[in-house]
Amino acid sequence: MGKYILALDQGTTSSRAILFDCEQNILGISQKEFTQIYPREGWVEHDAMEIWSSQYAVMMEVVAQSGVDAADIAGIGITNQRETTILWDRRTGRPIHNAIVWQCRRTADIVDSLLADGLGDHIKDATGLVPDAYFSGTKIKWILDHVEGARERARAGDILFGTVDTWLLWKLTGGEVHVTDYTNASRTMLYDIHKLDWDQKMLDALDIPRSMLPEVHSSSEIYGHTEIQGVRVPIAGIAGDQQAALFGQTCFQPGDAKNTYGTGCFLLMNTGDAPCRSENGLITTIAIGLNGTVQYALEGSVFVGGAVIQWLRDEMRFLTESRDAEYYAQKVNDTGGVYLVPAFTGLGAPYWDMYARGCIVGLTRGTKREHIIRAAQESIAYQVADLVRAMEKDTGLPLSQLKADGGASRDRFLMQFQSDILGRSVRRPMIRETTALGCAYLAGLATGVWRDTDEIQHLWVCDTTYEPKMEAPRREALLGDWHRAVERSRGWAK
Ligand SMILES: Nc1ncnc2c1ncn2[C@@H]1O[C@H](COP(=O)(O)OP(=O)(O)O)[C@@H](O)[C@H]1O
Ligand SMILES: O=P(O)(O)OC[C@H](O)CO
Repeated sequence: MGKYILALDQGTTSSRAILFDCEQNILGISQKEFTQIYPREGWVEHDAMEIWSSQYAVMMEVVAQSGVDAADIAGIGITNQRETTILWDRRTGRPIHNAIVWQCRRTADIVDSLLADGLGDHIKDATGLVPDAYFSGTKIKWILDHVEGARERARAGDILFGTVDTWLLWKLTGGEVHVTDYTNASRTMLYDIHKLDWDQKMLDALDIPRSMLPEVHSSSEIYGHTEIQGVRVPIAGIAGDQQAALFGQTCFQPGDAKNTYGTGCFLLMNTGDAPCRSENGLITTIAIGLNGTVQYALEGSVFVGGAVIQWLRDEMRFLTESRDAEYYAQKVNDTGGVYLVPAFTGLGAPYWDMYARGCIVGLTRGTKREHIIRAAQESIAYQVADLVRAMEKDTGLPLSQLKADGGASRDRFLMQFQSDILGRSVRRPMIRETTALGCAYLAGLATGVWRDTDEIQHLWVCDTTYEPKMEAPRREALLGDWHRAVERSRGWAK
C-alpha cells in the first residue's frame, strides 16, 4: 500500500497540491494563483484551461519537489471551488466558453423567470437550495443560450458539463471518466438530494439535456487513474471544498460545525442522515457520500469573506499584503462608527439578495484608512454571526463552539472579534489545510490508508482557542448597527 496521499485543492483564487503522509504530515505544498476575469460589472469568469494547467503544474511540482516515488502515492483526492460551471467539447477536450464562476451574477434574470414560473418551492423541496444565480443550473443554461449551436451539440451528446472536480477528473483520466460526487451534484440546482437523481423538472425548465450531465458517485472510491512519472495513480476521493473542509475538521456527528474563511465564508453543520429544511435563509446540501449512504448538512454561504481583504489590497491599495490587515485593524480601538457591507456580488445567506451591492456607511471627517480596514475585517465576522444565528434558530441548538479554517483564519484579530461577536469559543486546528486534508482522508479511506472515520476522528488537534471577551450589550449594539448597514446595501442594483 502507498504511504502518501496527494490532495488537489482547486480554489477560487489558486490551484494547490498538497502531499500528506499517512500521519497527516504535510510533505510539500505547491500553489499557483490564476487569472480572475471580470468581463462586466457583477460577472466573474475563469479560463478553464488555466484551471487545468495550473492544477496539473502544481501536482507535478509537489511530487517532484518532495522527491517521493509516484509508486508510493496511494491515491489522489480532488476538492474544488463549487458551482463554477464548465462546458466542453467531448471530442477536442476544449471548453466552449470560459468557466462561469460561482460568484457571477449574470443569470439573475433567469432565476427571476424560474420564480415567475412558480418553481421557487420545487427548487427548495427537491434541491434543498434557495433559487439564486450562485448555483450551476442557470449558468449552464446561459452558456447553452449564448454559444452558437451549443444546445444542439449538447443534445447530440457532443458537449459535456462539469463542475471543476468533473473537469479535472476528465482531464486527469485522459477523457475517460465523466463523473462527479454527491456533494458537487447538490450544488447544481438540478439534483434531487432526496431521490439522489437529476431532477427532470429542473432540466426541462432550463432546457438542459440530461446526456451532458456527469454520473453521480460517492465521495470516496476509485473513479479512474492518472499517470505520474509513468505510474498509474488512482483518483480516489472527490468533494466540494466546503464539504471537504467539514470532513477535514472531523465534523462527523450531527451538530458538528465549521466555518471556512476563504474567498467567501461557508458555515456547514452536519445534520446526519436527515436533511434539515431551513426556515431562516440557509440551504440544505449533501455533506458527504460514503459507504453507500449520504449525510446532509445545513449551510450558510457568504459570497465575500477573505476577498474583502484582497479588495483592500488590490483595488483600494490600502495594504501591501493581506496579512497586514490584522496589524492596521489594531491601530485603532474601533471602526469609529464605520460599517462596510461587502455585497460586491449580492448577498448570500441568510439574505439572498442578488441585487444588493457593497457600501461603506458611517463615514465622518475623522475616518481613517485603519477604520475602513477594521470595518472590512469585522464585516467578515458579522456575516458569519448572521449565519450562526440562523443555524441556531433552524436547529434549536446553541452552537457550543465554532471550528475555523481557511486563509483568512490566520488573522488573529478576526478570530478574536469573531469569538467576541458570537459569544462562543472559536477553535483553529493545527492543520489549517483542512479542505485538502478532507479530500486526502476521502482518498485514503478508499485506498486503505485509513480504516474508517473513527480512526480519523482522533487525528484532529487544536492549535488555538479564542474565547469571547466582549460584554453582551456591546455585542448586541454592534450587531444592531451592522443590520442597519446591511439594509442600506439591499436591492441597490435592481
Ligand atoms: N493573513 C491573512 N489575513 C486576512 N486575510 C487573509 C490572510 N491570508 C489570506 N487571507 C484571505 O484569505 C483568502 C484566501 O484564502 P484561501 O483559503 O486560500 O481561499 P480560496 O480557497 O477561496 O482561494 C483571500 O481572500 C485572502 O484575502
Ligand atoms: O474557493 P473557496 O474556498 O472560496 O470556496 C468557494 C466555494 O466552494 C463556493 O461555493
